[in-house]
Amino acid sequence: MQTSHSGAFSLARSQELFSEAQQLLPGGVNSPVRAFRGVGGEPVFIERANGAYLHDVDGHRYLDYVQSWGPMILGHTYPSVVEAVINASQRGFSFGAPTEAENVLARLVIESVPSVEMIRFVNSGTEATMSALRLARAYTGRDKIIKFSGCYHGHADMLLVQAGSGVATMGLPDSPGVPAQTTQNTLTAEYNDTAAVEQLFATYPDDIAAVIVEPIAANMGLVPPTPGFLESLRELTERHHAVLIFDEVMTGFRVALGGMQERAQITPDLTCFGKIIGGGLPVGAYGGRREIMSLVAPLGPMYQAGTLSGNPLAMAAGIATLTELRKPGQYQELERKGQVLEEGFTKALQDHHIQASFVRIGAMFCLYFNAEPVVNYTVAKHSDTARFAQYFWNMLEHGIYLPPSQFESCFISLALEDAMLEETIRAASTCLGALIS
Ligand SMILES: N[C@H](C=O)CCC(=O)O
Repeated sequence: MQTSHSGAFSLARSQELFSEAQQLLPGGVNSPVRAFRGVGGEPVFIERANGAYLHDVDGHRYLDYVQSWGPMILGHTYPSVVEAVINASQRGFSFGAPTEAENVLARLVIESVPSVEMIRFVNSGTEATMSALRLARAYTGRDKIIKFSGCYHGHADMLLVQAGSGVATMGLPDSPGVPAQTTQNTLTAEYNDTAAVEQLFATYPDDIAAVIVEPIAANMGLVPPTPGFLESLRELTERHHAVLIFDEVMTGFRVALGGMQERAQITPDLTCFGKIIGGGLPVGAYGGRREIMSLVAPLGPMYQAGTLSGNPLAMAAGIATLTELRKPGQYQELERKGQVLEEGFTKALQDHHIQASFVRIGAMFCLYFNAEPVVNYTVAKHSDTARFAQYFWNMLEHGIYLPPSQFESCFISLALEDAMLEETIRAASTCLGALIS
């Protein structure tokens, strides 16, 4: 239990609810990162949210930089999204049959992300990556895959190998319960290490079905690809007839309308989506080249299904969200907000002589308490998580809600007004200045 709360800042009701939750839910939560283990404390229970703010059950209001781990790019309860979901819910929650809304959302994604010629909606990012890998294996007739240490692609067995996010936060090597046979075809390389990937292809020239990568690694903090890294993955996969999968569950519609592939000008074969395309409702998707997607059942033999896939409420929220994001100037505005925060945090770090680095790409950022530039998981793991925890709790008391782990990314929403950004920078300066070394 963390101890840095001042007397005035009480989380008594959250603590009460967490005690009860621990009797009912493993660890008191339905996803490990919510338990605040990464900052040595107990979670804040949320009552409601609107715009840039979260409101907890003890009456505190926070500027939200978690945004439900990414989806809420417009801010919470955005009017056109709420209206779309209400309207859809009045027509029925789920039919297990096709709807026009699936065509509309599919078209919005396909028009925004040129590498996607066909798409299949599922219910989560985990389902998206799992299915994309099955498809890549079906397409190539090969079994092995390459993933990168510290990247997290959901919790499917074969991908819980040197995974980031909650696995990194809890310091787990991997997960018990995953049979060794399930991961024997999962090869790993260090992020940003082209030579390691070349070596794997040299060792298994005809066996690698796919390389799956977060084009910006956002589950070990925030690690941008070094220049040439993504290009080398494209070149190597092409040369070895393997499938290149971009996991854009976080970066899709976040760092540009066309995701990181638009920024990097790289065309993957398959892309995984989630988060923003569901506007805060459970959704995922995988899509890509028509030739590969044509293998998906019932068009082809690669089986993948889902009772709630393409759920009408999720489709409605996604359509309303993407419609807003496609309006001119939205990504420029996110970039401007990001720049304001970057300048403010950088100055605060300099003013207080703190050894930390502020990393940002578009509307994603991370403050690493690390003396070295973080380029991969090995370096990320050297970050000072105790300092991060102090900073986290101080920021919380100052009304700023950050991801409760050094190994997660912060998200900027369009709902953050200039005065709120200034408030965040003031809080950061105070909290960084108060850090005890
Ligand atoms: N980094 C994870 C997904 O994006 C955090 C969310 C979770 O695991 O619940």
